[in-house]
Amino acid sequence: MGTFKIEGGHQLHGAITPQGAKNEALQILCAVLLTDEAVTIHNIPDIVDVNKLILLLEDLGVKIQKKGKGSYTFKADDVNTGYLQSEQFKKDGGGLRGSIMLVGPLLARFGMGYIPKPGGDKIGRRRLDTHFEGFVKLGATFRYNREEHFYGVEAKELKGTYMLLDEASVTGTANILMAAVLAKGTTTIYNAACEPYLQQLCKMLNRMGAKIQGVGSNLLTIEGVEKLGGTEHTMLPDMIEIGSWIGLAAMTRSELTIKNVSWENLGVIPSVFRKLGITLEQKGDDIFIPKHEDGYEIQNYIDGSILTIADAPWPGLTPDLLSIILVMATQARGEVLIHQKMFESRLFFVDKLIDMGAKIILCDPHRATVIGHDFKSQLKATTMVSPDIRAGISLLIAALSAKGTSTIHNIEQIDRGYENIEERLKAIGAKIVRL
Ligand SMILES: CC(=O)N[C@H]1[C@@H](OP(=O)(O)OP(=O)(O)OC[C@H]2O[C@@H](n3ccc(=O)[nH]c3=O)[C@H](O)[C@@H]2O)O[C@H](CO)[C@@H](O)[C@@H]1O
Ligand SMILES: C=C(OP(=O)(O)O)C(=O)O
Repeated sequence: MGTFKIEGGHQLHGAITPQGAKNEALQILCAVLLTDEAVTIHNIPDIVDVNKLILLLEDLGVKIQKKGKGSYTFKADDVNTGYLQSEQFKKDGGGLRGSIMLVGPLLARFGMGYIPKPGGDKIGRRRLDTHFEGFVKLGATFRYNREEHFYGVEAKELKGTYMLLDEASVTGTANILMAAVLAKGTTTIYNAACEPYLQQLCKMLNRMGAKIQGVGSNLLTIEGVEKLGGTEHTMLPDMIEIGSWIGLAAMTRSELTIKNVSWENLGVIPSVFRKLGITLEQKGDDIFIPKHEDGYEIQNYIDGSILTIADAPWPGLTPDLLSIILVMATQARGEVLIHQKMFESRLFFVDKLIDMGAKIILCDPHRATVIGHDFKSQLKATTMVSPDIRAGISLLIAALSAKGTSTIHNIEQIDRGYENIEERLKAIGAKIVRL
């Protein structure tokens, strides 16, 4: 179990550049299986989950060439589908949540897709029904081995159809979409998720020869094509990292520039932070956050009632930023209700923040009320274990703002999604060591 030691209470200063988006990378990498031609991808983050997926592609026989930092060419012209039935795959295939999106492309191109129960954050129930219901609608047969937790779909031919997803699942939409692009006829996916991750995937698939309409909306129409070709693709900056660095700047009252954020793809994120009293200035494509010497004040609603920050499917606020927002609120002026609608085990990490002196009431597994200290009282350093990726980064931010030296164990959770984090934080003045 890896550990960070963090000496808190120091102001940071300078510029930080967000990595390529983790959740986009996981979709885009799976899409390379849809063609036997070369696909070159840039701005791939060097993080544990993405590297695990690249290894899985390699094990499947995909030829991979590193072109430079974050740039790789993939060629899936000799895929070894036998690997999917191997004990090795049953072990490694579930190492991350994103591997579930291997199924759609494999099904479309080779008539079969298998996957062990995928990993990812342990943040509550994370079902896969939407994915498999979609494949069955396209004509696949489905089987599930309950003992081995092994899922499988097979189809000689996929046929386009209309489907209304039971939930706007991000990975589910990507998975079904990647199957539908090679299906016969037209597929309509209603209640599709439409995060920038998915918009990027649609754009990439269209460049490969797919015919997808409705990109960016919750109604996708896909006219199946016989074959897809190669392309080149560049990942957007990671919006969750961007939100994390905003939270970091606020909590440590630091002046920070976040470089090349792709403002037009941030949706409501900037306005949510502004509601929490954070000043964000747009400078070209950078976000400039001035020092919040006088703290930051949470806005109330027009009628004076307490602000609620809740997640919602895109274009609502991504649930992946709520833990970070919660931590930030512990030092705000005012109160806020954080409502994590989606995952039922994601707020339990607040216990640690309470130990550190934060004023939080966990109302139920989905809701926490935070009463900010307005920097009149500093959080106290402590020892903690990172339960999931976003709680991990939130605890790290809390530790960087706290008085004294904190220890965070199980930092592998943070490494799943944040590239070379301690070096990047050290470069802006953080006192952090990996033990
Ligand atoms: C590898 C990957 O891409 N993981 C992301 C993906 O997981 P993943 O694709 O596993 O999660 P799903 O999108 O399937 O989420 C399940 C359900 O929660 C609903 N829902 C979603 C967002 C929301 O704010 N409120 C809500 O209730 C969705 O509509 C869906 O019904 O999407 C999640 C939701 O954005 C993110 O937390 C994960 O980081
Ligand atoms: C929940 C997340 O990731 P995953 O779906 O990969 O577990 C996340 O990135 O916050």
